[in-house]
Amino acid sequence: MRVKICGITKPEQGDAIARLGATALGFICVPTSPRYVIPAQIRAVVDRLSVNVDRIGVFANNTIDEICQIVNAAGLNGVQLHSNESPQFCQQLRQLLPDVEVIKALRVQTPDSLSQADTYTDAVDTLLLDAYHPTQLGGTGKTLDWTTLPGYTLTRPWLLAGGLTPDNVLSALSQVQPNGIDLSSGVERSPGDKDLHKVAQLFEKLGTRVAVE
Ligand SMILES: O=C(O)c1ccccc1N[C@@H]1O[C@H](COP(=O)(O)O)[C@@H](O)[C@H]1O
Repeated sequence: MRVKICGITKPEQGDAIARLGATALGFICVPTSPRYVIPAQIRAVVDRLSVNVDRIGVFANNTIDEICQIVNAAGLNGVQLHSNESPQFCQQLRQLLPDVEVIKALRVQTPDSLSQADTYTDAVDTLLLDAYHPTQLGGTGKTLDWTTLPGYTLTRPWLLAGGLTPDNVLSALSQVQPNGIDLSSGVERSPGDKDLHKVAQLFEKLGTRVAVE
Protein backbone atom coordinates (compact mmCIF):
# COMPACT_ATOMS: atom_id res chain seq x y z
CA MET A 1 0.00 0.00 0.00
CA ARG A 2 1.19 3.52 -0.75
CA VAL A 3 1.87 5.76 2.24
CA LYS A 4 2.20 9.47 1.57
CA ILE A 5 3.35 11.79 4.34
CA CYS A 6 2.45 15.35 3.47
CA GLY A 7 3.56 18.80 4.57
CA ILE A 8 7.30 18.13 4.61
CA THR A 9 9.41 21.25 5.15
CA LYS A 10 12.73 20.00 6.57
CA PRO A 11 15.37 18.01 4.62
CA GLU A 12 16.39 15.78 7.55
CA GLN A 13 12.75 14.93 8.31
CA GLY A 14 11.98 14.15 4.67
CA ASP A 15 14.86 11.68 4.46
CA ALA A 16 14.06 10.08 7.83
CA ILE A 17 10.39 9.63 6.85
CA ALA A 18 11.34 8.07 3.51
CA ARG A 19 13.69 5.69 5.33
CA LEU A 20 10.94 4.72 7.76
CA GLY A 21 8.93 3.45 4.80
CA ALA A 22 6.92 6.29 3.23
CA THR A 23 6.42 5.76 -0.49
CA ALA A 24 5.68 9.44 -1.15
CA LEU A 25 6.46 12.80 0.42
CA GLY A 26 4.09 15.74 -0.07
CA PHE A 27 5.05 19.40 -0.33
CA ILE A 28 2.48 22.15 0.13
CA CYS A 29 2.72 24.72 -2.67
CA VAL A 30 -0.32 26.66 -1.38
CA PRO A 31 0.86 30.05 -0.03
CA THR A 32 -1.95 30.36 2.54
CA SER A 33 -0.93 27.11 4.27
CA PRO A 34 1.30 27.14 7.37
CA ARG A 35 3.15 24.26 5.64
CA TYR A 36 3.90 26.29 2.49
CA VAL A 37 7.31 25.72 0.92
CA ILE A 38 8.91 27.44 -2.06
CA PRO A 39 10.58 25.36 -4.82
CA ALA A 40 14.09 25.92 -3.38
CA GLN A 41 12.96 24.45 -0.05
CA ILE A 42 11.47 21.41 -1.81
CA ARG A 43 14.66 20.99 -3.83
CA ALA A 44 16.69 21.00 -0.61
CA VAL A 45 14.57 18.10 0.71
CA VAL A 46 14.69 16.21 -2.60
CA ASP A 47 18.47 16.57 -2.88
CA ARG A 48 18.91 15.14 0.62
CA LEU A 49 16.90 11.94 -0.06
CA SER A 50 18.90 8.72 0.26
CA VAL A 51 16.07 6.41 -0.85
CA ASN A 52 13.73 6.44 -3.80
CA VAL A 53 10.37 8.02 -2.96
CA ASP A 54 7.66 9.86 -4.86
CA ARG A 55 7.72 13.64 -4.52
CA ILE A 56 4.27 15.18 -4.76
CA GLY A 57 3.52 18.92 -4.91
CA VAL A 58 0.13 19.97 -3.52
CA PHE A 59 -1.48 22.82 -5.48
CA ALA A 60 -4.73 24.78 -5.27
CA ASN A 61 -5.99 26.65 -8.32
CA ASN A 62 -2.57 27.48 -9.77
CA THR A 63 -2.15 28.04 -13.49
CA ILE A 64 -0.74 25.25 -15.65
CA ASP A 65 2.39 27.35 -16.25
CA GLU A 66 2.98 27.86 -12.52
CA ILE A 67 2.61 24.14 -11.82
CA CYS A 68 5.00 23.16 -14.63
CA GLN A 69 7.61 25.66 -13.44
CA ILE A 70 7.44 24.42 -9.84
CA VAL A 71 7.53 20.74 -10.89
CA ASN A 72 10.72 21.34 -12.86
CA ALA A 73 12.42 23.64 -10.35
CA ALA A 74 11.66 21.44 -7.35
CA GLY A 75 12.21 17.98 -8.87
CA LEU A 76 8.66 16.70 -8.33
CA ASN A 77 7.24 13.57 -10.00
CA GLY A 78 3.63 14.07 -8.93
CA VAL A 79 1.08 16.83 -8.46
CA GLN A 80 -1.93 16.79 -6.15
CA LEU A 81 -4.65 19.23 -7.22
CA HIS A 82 -6.57 20.13 -4.07
CA SER A 83 -9.12 22.76 -5.10
CA ASN A 84 -11.62 23.26 -7.92
CA GLU A 85 -9.49 22.06 -10.84
CA SER A 86 -11.73 20.73 -13.63
CA PRO A 87 -11.25 17.41 -15.48
CA GLN A 88 -10.19 19.44 -18.54
CA PHE A 89 -7.50 21.21 -16.51
CA CYS A 90 -6.20 17.88 -15.16
CA GLN A 91 -6.13 16.37 -18.64
CA GLN A 92 -4.22 19.33 -20.07
CA LEU A 93 -1.65 19.08 -17.29
CA ARG A 94 -1.29 15.35 -17.83
CA GLN A 95 -0.58 15.89 -21.51
CA LEU A 96 2.05 18.53 -20.74
CA LEU A 97 3.69 16.47 -17.97
CA PRO A 98 3.37 12.85 -19.20
CA ASP A 99 5.89 11.50 -16.68
CA VAL A 100 4.26 13.18 -13.70
CA GLU A 101 1.47 11.52 -11.68
CA VAL A 102 -1.68 13.67 -11.55
CA ILE A 103 -3.69 13.20 -8.36
CA LYS A 104 -7.06 14.94 -7.99
CA ALA A 105 -8.23 15.51 -4.42
CA LEU A 106 -11.98 15.48 -3.82
CA ARG A 107 -13.14 16.98 -0.55
CA VAL A 108 -16.10 14.86 0.49
CA GLN A 109 -18.85 16.95 2.06
CA THR A 110 -21.73 14.52 1.50
CA PRO A 111 -21.85 11.08 -0.14
CA ASP A 112 -23.11 12.91 -3.26
CA SER A 113 -19.72 14.67 -3.52
CA LEU A 114 -18.34 11.37 -4.79
CA SER A 115 -20.56 11.43 -7.85
CA GLN A 116 -18.08 13.85 -9.48
CA ALA A 117 -15.28 11.25 -9.18
CA ASP A 118 -16.32 9.55 -12.43
CA THR A 119 -15.81 12.77 -14.40
CA TYR A 120 -12.07 12.55 -13.63
CA THR A 121 -11.62 8.93 -14.76
CA ASP A 122 -9.87 9.76 -18.05
CA ALA A 123 -8.15 12.88 -16.74
CA VAL A 124 -6.07 11.75 -13.76
CA ASP A 125 -3.85 8.89 -12.61
CA THR A 126 -5.09 8.80 -9.05
CA LEU A 127 -7.91 10.18 -6.88
CA LEU A 128 -7.58 11.28 -3.26
CA LEU A 129 -10.53 11.56 -0.88
CA ASP A 130 -10.16 14.17 1.86
CA ALA A 131 -12.51 15.58 4.49
CA TYR A 132 -14.43 18.77 3.72
CA HIS A 133 -13.75 21.87 5.80
CA PRO A 134 -15.81 25.04 5.20
CA THR A 135 -12.87 27.48 5.30
CA GLN A 136 -9.66 25.47 4.80
CA LEU A 137 -8.51 23.40 1.84
CA GLY A 138 -6.59 20.68 3.67
CA GLY A 139 -4.25 19.67 6.44
CA THR A 140 -7.09 20.26 8.90
CA GLY A 141 -7.01 16.97 10.81
CA LYS A 142 -10.73 16.68 10.12
CA THR A 143 -11.75 13.07 9.67
CA LEU A 144 -13.59 11.85 6.63
CA ASP A 145 -16.67 9.80 7.48
CA TRP A 146 -15.33 6.44 6.29
CA THR A 147 -18.68 4.79 6.95
CA THR A 148 -20.12 6.62 3.92
CA LEU A 149 -17.48 5.24 1.54
CA PRO A 150 -17.74 1.44 1.30
CA GLY A 151 -20.66 1.51 -1.15
CA TYR A 152 -18.66 3.38 -3.80
CA THR A 153 -16.41 1.95 -6.44
CA LEU A 154 -13.85 4.42 -7.73
CA THR A 155 -12.66 3.96 -11.28
CA ARG A 156 -9.09 5.09 -10.53
CA PRO A 157 -6.60 4.01 -7.85
CA TRP A 158 -7.25 6.19 -4.80
CA LEU A 159 -5.69 7.48 -1.60
CA LEU A 160 -7.56 7.98 1.66
CA ALA A 161 -6.79 11.23 3.52
CA GLY A 162 -8.36 13.41 6.18
CA GLY A 163 -7.54 13.24 9.86
CA LEU A 164 -5.67 9.93 9.73
CA THR A 165 -3.42 9.22 12.73
CA PRO A 166 -1.44 6.20 13.99
CA ASP A 167 -4.36 5.62 16.37
CA ASN A 168 -7.22 5.55 13.87
CA VAL A 169 -5.54 4.25 10.69
CA LEU A 170 -6.32 0.57 11.26
CA SER A 171 -9.93 1.35 12.06
CA ALA A 172 -10.18 3.31 8.78
CA LEU A 173 -8.54 0.51 6.81
CA SER A 174 -10.92 -2.03 8.30
CA GLN A 175 -13.79 -0.12 6.68
CA VAL A 176 -12.36 0.92 3.31
CA GLN A 177 -9.69 -0.48 1.00
CA PRO A 178 -7.83 2.40 -0.63
CA ASN A 179 -4.67 1.92 -2.72
CA GLY A 180 -2.87 4.17 -0.28
CA ILE A 181 -3.16 6.60 2.62
CA ASP A 182 -2.08 10.20 3.10
CA LEU A 183 -1.33 11.80 6.47
CA SER A 184 -0.27 15.29 7.44
CA SER A 185 -1.40 16.83 10.75
CA GLY A 186 -1.80 13.41 12.38
CA VAL A 187 1.97 12.88 12.38
CA GLU A 188 3.29 16.31 13.31
CA ARG A 189 4.23 18.40 16.36
CA SER A 190 3.13 21.66 14.76
CA PRO A 191 2.33 22.55 11.13
CA GLY A 192 5.28 21.53 8.96
CA ASP A 193 7.26 20.00 11.83
CA LYS A 194 6.80 16.24 11.58
CA ASP A 195 6.90 14.00 14.65
CA LEU A 196 9.18 11.10 13.70
CA HIS A 197 7.94 9.03 16.65
CA LYS A 198 4.39 9.28 15.35
CA VAL A 199 5.57 8.40 11.85
CA ALA A 200 7.42 5.35 13.23
CA GLN A 201 4.29 4.41 15.21
CA LEU A 202 2.27 4.61 12.00
CA PHE A 203 4.55 2.14 10.21
CA GLU A 204 4.56 -0.15 13.24
CA LYS A 205 0.77 -0.20 13.11
CA LEU A 206 0.84 -0.86 9.40
CA GLY A 207 3.43 -3.56 9.89
CA THR A 208 5.73 -2.11 7.27
CA ARG A 209 8.28 -0.30 9.40
CA VAL A 210 11.71 -0.21 7.81
CA ALA A 211 14.70 -0.27 10.18
CA VAL A 212 16.69 2.95 10.27
CA GLU A 213 20.45 2.46 10.45
O1 LIG B 1 -1.59 20.46 4.61
C1 LIG B 1 -1.95 21.57 4.19
O2 LIG B 1 -1.66 22.62 4.78
C2 LIG B 1 -2.79 21.66 2.94
C3 LIG B 1 -3.07 22.90 2.42
C4 LIG B 1 -3.82 23.02 1.27
C5 LIG B 1 -4.30 21.89 0.61
C6 LIG B 1 -4.03 20.62 1.13
C7 LIG B 1 -3.28 20.48 2.29
N1 LIG B 1 -3.00 19.23 2.83
C8 LIG B 1 -3.63 18.01 2.45
O3 LIG B 1 -4.74 17.76 3.31
C9 LIG B 1 -4.96 16.37 3.40
C10 LIG B 1 -5.33 15.92 4.79
O4 LIG B 1 -4.52 16.42 5.80
P1 LIG B 1 -4.69 15.93 7.33
O5 LIG B 1 -4.04 14.57 7.42
O6 LIG B 1 -6.13 15.92 7.66
O7 LIG B 1 -3.93 16.94 8.14
C11 LIG B 1 -3.72 15.69 2.86
O8 LIG B 1 -4.06 15.15 1.59
C12 LIG B 1 -2.74 16.81 2.64
O9 LIG B 1 -2.03 16.56 1.44
